[in-house]
Amino acid sequence: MTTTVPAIRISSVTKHYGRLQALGGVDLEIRQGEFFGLLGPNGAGKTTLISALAGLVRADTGKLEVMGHDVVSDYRKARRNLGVVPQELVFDPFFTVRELLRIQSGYFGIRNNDDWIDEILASLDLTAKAASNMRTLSGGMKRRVLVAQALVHRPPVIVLDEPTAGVDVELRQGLWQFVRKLNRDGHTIVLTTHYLEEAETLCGRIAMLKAGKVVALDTTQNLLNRFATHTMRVKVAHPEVALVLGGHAVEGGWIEFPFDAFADIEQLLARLREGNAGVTEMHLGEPDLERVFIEVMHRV
Ligand SMILES: Nc1ncnc2c1ncn2[C@@H]1O[C@H](COP(=O)(O)OP(=O)(O)OP(=O)(O)O)[C@@H](O)[C@H]1O
Repeated sequence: MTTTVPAIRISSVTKHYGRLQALGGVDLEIRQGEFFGLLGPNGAGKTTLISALAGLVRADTGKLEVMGHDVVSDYRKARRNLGVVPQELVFDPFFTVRELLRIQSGYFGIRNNDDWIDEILASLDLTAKAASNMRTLSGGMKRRVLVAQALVHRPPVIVLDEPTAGVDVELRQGLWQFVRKLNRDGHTIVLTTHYLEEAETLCGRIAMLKAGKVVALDTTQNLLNRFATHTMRVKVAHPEVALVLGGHAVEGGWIEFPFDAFADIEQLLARLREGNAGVTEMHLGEPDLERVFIEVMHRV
């Protein structure tokens, strides 16, 4: 059996800003080729963890590795293997898009990178803007340039910190198509986002952070199965009957019943019939990641 190094290995990482504990002992291993989601409420420590991986902040204790390279003692190789799309749009406004990408290539000692730069620009629908000054681009275009910048050195591991914040729907779809293709081509993708629907469709595995600690870590499917309950919603002629049976009123005149197993629905419907509730409409709801997230954050 061959063992491959994990794309990312994070062991017992802590980080304080003054007295504030931003990371409280994080352990995480992300395999090569994964599409991994790092979720958490504002201030949970996601950006701090990404910054530590990129060598932008130094962890107090613990160890971080990218493709087997320690981010402190083997910084150059670790950084070379990592492409980070940061959350904040910070650019030198005087450069054109192409100049910026050439300069970024230079940071990694790569010359004559224009073929690859052209390919990235085309994939991100930025070809027409190659000669435009950064300051003339819209917010969404700037965000695409950030993605391009993270890819100039062809890193096997790509971390995107809320890449779709402030991006319109069409562009978001385009961006995800591109990131999915990168993943299919073998790149490891780590994504933080507050759009849980996106995380649910894209990520195979998810870690949830709360106050600097990993509070849930599993495949997306297992999280959906384990934490979230299904729901049955009914509209009835006699709501009082449904309410007595444990339903609760939700928007639109629906009464909602949570249930764990589908066998429970039969019983529930039988009891509604016995009580002459008069069901006029019914709707079954699948568990979604937003419910899981809320449940996890409240439980721990
Ligand atoms: N440079 C800094 N100096 C002081 N405190 C900081 C600094 N950077 C982050 N923090 C604090 O560390 C904690 C974790 O912040 P971090 O930005 O990592 O969270 P996050 O999960 O990325 O949040 P968001 O979803 O809002 O981006 C927060 O309480 C934040 O205020």
